[in-house]
Amino acid sequence: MNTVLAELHDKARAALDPVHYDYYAGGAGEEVVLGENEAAFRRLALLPRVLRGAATRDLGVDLPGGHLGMPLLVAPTAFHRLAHPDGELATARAVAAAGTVLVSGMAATVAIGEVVAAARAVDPAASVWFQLYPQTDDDVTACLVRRAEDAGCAAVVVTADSPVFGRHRRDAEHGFHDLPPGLAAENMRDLPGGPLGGTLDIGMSPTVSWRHLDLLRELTSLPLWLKGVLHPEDAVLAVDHRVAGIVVSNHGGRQSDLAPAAVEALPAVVDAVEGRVPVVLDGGVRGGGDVAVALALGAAAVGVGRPVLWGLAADGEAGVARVLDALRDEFDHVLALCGGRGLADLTRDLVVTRGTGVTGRCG
Ligand SMILES: Cc1cc2nc3c(=O)[nH]c(=O)nc-3n(C[C@H](O)[C@H](O)[C@H](O)COP(=O)(O)O)c2cc1C
Ligand SMILES: CC(C)CC(=O)C(=O)O
Repeated sequence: MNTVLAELHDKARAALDPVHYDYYAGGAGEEVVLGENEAAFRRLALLPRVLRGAATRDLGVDLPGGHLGMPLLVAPTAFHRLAHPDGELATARAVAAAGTVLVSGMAATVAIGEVVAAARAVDPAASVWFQLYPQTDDDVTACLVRRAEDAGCAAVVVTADSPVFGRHRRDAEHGFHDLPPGLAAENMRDLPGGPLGGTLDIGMSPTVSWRHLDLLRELTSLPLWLKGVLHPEDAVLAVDHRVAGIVVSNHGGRQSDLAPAAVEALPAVVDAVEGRVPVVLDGGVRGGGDVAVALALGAAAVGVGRPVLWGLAADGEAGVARVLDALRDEFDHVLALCGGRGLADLTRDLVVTRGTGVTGRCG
């Protein structure tokens, strides 16, 4: 792990209520996938190219929904006010200052309108995306989409990997089911039909299907990203259903504990979509080298979840800023060491599976 991220993780662990630390850190089942997301990156290496110097490297990438100053965005994570009193406001400010995108969760502890306003106060051109769990009741889905649009979000990220909530042993052992008094999922207030389900499995629907994606396509003209895709055939279906982008993700190991590591699922999805839409990877990214490997395997960018929570818990807005700065700096350094003059120089032939010498594959 990047040393700044490791320092902030330790600081966050010391600062957080252990119950909330375990909610953030934990995974589903025996936490096999949680460990594999990071371990799979350690099994991959990058062959450097030589004598391809460049004084500086352009790290920017354009995606449907915004320009990223580096190929890294902040993945949606719930309940930032468990980490810091400023919650998503602090995250939004740091992410906007870093020139990248925050995907703000439906289960945020600050309403989406305030999150977007906080980002725009730092940078009027800042893009914030809204993450959505499609709902059983279409009126509720429509209401949430309208809230995202009214707030000024630039894209909607539809999470598809959570028909039911993963079983988290750490939360069960602590008896953690609800937010502490004074905190709430602010986007979920006053929805048609009244409050939805429990706090931790907020509004997940076991009936979600491709129909819901078609409905979303009709409800909004914002770019739609589909998050939680691992099977290449689902990636093709997603393109057929007119998504603007795909997020290869196993939800940070919090849903099926039988899923492969996210980076191991990435190449087949990239191949299946054949460049028709961009593919973002999240899960286990803990350093600039991981960003480089994911891009070499065909990701347009990566998403980062827990490290941002550690930065927030350790030091609020400044902590999130340090996480993003450290990842950008390390990624740029790795790119230079690999002979990369820009993102396009990260190609699949550079990727080697450690111990095999086989290039262009992973896993
Ligand atoms: C505490 C926590 C809460 C999360 N909440 C959400 C959520 O509300 N919606 C969602 O789509 N993904 C959620 N995720 C998954 C992240 O978007 C992302 O897929 C994952 O954190 C990436 O893995 P990483 O933490 O190893 O970077 C959550 C992850 C964590 C750790
Ligand atoms: C509120 C939860 C549904 C957030 C989530 O997706 C998670 O904790 O993994």
